[in-house]
Amino acid sequence: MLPPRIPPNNPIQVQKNGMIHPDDAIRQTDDDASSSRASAISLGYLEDPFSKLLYKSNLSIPNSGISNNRKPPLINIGTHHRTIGLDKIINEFLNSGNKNEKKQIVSLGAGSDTRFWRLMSQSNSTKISKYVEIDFPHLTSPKAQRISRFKSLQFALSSNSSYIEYENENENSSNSINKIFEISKGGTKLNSELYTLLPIDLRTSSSSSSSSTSTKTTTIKEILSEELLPILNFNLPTLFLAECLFPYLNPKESENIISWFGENFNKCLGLIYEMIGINDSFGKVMKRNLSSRNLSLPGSEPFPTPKSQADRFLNSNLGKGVFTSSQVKTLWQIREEIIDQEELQRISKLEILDEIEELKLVLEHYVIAWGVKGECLQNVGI
Ligand SMILES: C[S@@+](CC[C@H](N)C(=O)[O-])C[C@H]1O[C@@H](n2cnc3c(N)ncnc32)[C@H](O)[C@@H]1O
Repeated sequence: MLPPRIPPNNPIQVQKNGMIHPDDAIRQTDDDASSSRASAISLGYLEDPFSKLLYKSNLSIPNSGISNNRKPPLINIGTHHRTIGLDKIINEFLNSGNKNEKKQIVSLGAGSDTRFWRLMSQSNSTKISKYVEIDFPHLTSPKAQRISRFKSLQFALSSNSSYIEYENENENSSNSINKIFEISKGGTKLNSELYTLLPIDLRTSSSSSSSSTSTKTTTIKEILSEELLPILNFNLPTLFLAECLFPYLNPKESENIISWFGENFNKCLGLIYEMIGINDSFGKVMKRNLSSRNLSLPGSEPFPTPKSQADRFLNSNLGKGVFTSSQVKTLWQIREEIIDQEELQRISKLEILDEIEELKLVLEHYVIAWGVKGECLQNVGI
């Protein structure tokens, strides 16, 4: 029997009237992130056995062995530095505090990200009591299908399983493994002991009340409380990751999300990765390229500098003491201060890079910013 067909990631939704959905351009950004990761992996910058299971490029030509995934060196190096920088902070979070203390992670706008599976194949995986991923249902649906199809992804869902790479991934999952997770909401939600995949639009949304024709506005804080509080423990250190998400939300929406996490968890680490400098000459080119794809970045305008990104955790609108300290590093600083010389030497041999000045310019336009509440991060090695 043929395995169930898995649609390409993030298929374009053509509506009944023939129009393309206005959110499609945003949803397609997952393809940018995942194809960059696939390129960096295929060239040896990163190791990640899970990427090929969770991401199937729309650009590959089926059965031809041809993949259009190779990105320019600047993008591959940026993807490497961003991954190493975020991994470093996330591992410090997992290793901080009491040895036996469990930790929770919520990845917002996770798309086809593989980080959960990479973390669960490492030694500190036992520290994770829950990992939640959130995205539009159009993205969670193919991800849930892939998880239910590939046994090499299911090891991470339960504390009783461990990682085995299966040779024949095309076989349907065995019944015994299937019992460790359940799929609901028309195939868009997946729930298991250690991992939950949730279909949520992270913007403020409205819904019609059942009793009348009036429309009730549901705030993003209400949605997060309803969906996350039943599955998370507010006493456990909790990290939220917004990797290339907030630029697509309006600033008030991202502020509400940051404040919700700070208000609800006693120990919280907020971690943001995104572009800065949207109005300088580099940023303007980027903005023009994106607008030709119908994409705008309403959430980037108010945060054009590294400091403005760090300060969003200390913004007085969040309320007093929601986050107590914050830091930020550009990807150039991550390269200079955090990544081992040996590793830089290794990747320098993978491709020829013409211009270090150009690399510096690009890397200075991306930052990792983090805000801390309570004791949940000891030392980022900086
Ligand atoms: C550039 S991708 C990044 C994916 C992933 N974080 C990574 O770095 O590999 C942005 C992701 O945010 C998601 N996203 C954007 N706006 C969203 C919203 N309002 N609600 C939920 N997800 C959203 C997109 O669907 C997409 O998967």
